[in-house]
Amino acid sequence: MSAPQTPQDIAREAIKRLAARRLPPTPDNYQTLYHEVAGTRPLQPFPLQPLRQIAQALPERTPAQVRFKALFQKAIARHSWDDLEKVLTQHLGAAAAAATLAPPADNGAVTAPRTDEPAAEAPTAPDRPCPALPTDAAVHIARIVEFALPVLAADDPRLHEQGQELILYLRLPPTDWHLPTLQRMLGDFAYRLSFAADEAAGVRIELLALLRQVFEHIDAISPDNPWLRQQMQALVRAAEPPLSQRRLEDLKGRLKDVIVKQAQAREQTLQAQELMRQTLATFLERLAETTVASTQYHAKFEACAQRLEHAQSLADMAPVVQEAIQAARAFATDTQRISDELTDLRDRAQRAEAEVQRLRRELDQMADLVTHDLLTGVLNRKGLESAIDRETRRAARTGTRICLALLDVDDFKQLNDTLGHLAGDEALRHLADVARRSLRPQDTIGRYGGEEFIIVLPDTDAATAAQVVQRLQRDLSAHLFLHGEQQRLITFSAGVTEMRADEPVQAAIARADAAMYRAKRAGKNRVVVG
Ligand SMILES: Nc1nc2c(ncn2[C@@H]2O[C@H](COP(=O)(O)OP(=O)(O)OP(=O)(O)O)[C@@H](O)[C@H]2O)c(=O)[nH]1
Repeated sequence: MSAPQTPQDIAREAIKRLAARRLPPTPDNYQTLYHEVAGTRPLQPFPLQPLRQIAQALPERTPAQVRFKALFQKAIARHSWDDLEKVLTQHLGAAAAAATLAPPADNGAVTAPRTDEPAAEAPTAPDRPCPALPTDAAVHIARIVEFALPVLAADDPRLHEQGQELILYLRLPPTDWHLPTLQRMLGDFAYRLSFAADEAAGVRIELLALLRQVFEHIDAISPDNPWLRQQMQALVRAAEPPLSQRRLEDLKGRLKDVIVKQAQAREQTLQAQELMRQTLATFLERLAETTVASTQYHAKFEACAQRLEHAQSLADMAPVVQEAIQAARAFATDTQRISDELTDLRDRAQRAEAEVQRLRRELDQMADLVTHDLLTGVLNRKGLESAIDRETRRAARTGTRICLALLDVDDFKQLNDTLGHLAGDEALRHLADVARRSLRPQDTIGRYGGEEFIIVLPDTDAATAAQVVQRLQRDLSAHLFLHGEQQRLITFSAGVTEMRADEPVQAAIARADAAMYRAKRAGKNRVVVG
């Protein structure tokens, strides 16, 4: 028989041999026979159980030991010999380095590695000056620890305490330093700090995820409110990591918009509903009354007419006529009453309508609080004003430059005329979307009006600002605006200017505007620094 070639042949032959040798059909027996048939070497199974037992037995008395044990367990869980090798060599390397740094014991023998020992078991040899750490480095380390504490140790008193001790130690005169002690303190602090940093990063990610979930849910439950849906989708996008203070400020502004608009929509709906309910109810009531009354009077007049038909004399007719006149009077009075009530109802409806109008005007004023443009989702003029104000104050505080770029879409009128106003709106949205993706996280874009946008570029000189805007132009060329089947290149001309200290914002905008016009005159689709 020829040697089995395919994996199926090998498997079949392995099973035959299992049966022939009357071996129990366990995975191990099958695997051994498979390799025997194939002529391959059986892979050594990863000794999970014994390694887990070793991991269990590892000590956890010191932070370094805890960390080593965790990494060891992680490598086992991954079935990775490479990771195990790395963990062991790193750990043993660190221990050896600590052993060489540790001062000799009284009997002159080299002490055992100390990095794994708890603080209380630190070397007991007399302190000696620490020659290895330059004073400058110590100053910087102390400052780093000082900056890290409020951020990462706010919820961890032990970390805070360790940090303070470390700062105090680092600020001692260098002659008082003892390298192993300092190393131990730094190691302990770094170890605990790593947990605090992991925790803080985890909290941020979880919070953002939570926020996104809230936005997604609001989005899902407002299918009949396109504006709110649009805002919620923008919020979901804005809540994507990475998080920065600017992103949070943007989120806050957008949320405020949503809250204002929501209140607006709710109030107006409630008012309109109430008015409609009242009017409809009273109208139906009155309609029923008129119908009943006219039916009653109709029967009465019918009866009078019949009696008149059968009357033999004038004397017989007189009371019937009298009765008919009374009925007619009563009908007229009833009709008048109903008519008065309907007039009253109309007056009330007019008053309610006026109230709704007043409310709408009031809410329109409230809408001035809105900071984002409804069409494009970027900041509106008001939002831009506060963003520029915030960034100029930040620039003054940090002594950095700040640039403004004013963008005006080229030949927009022609685009509107050829594709229609709605397509023009879509084109503006497209530009805002591309800009959001193209700009740096610290840059802010807002719609200044019509087809004009302003970009605020903090901590940027004019040349760099021009490069940022030119990159946006390239990105727009790479992402053509799609209208149905048609692709259109949207271009803009831009003026860039650096804000001068203490100048009014309008002066900088006017300069950017003048530069933008120079760009238009020079042939459009270009950036001019002014
Ligand atoms: N679709 C749409 N059009 C707008 C909006 N705001 C302003 N426009 C139009 O934008 C056009 C701007 O036209 P112009 O100021 O003549 O400028 P242009 O055609 O872009 O020409 P250049 O600036 O010289 O390149 C006007 O027709 C406005 O009606 C908007 O929100 N949506």
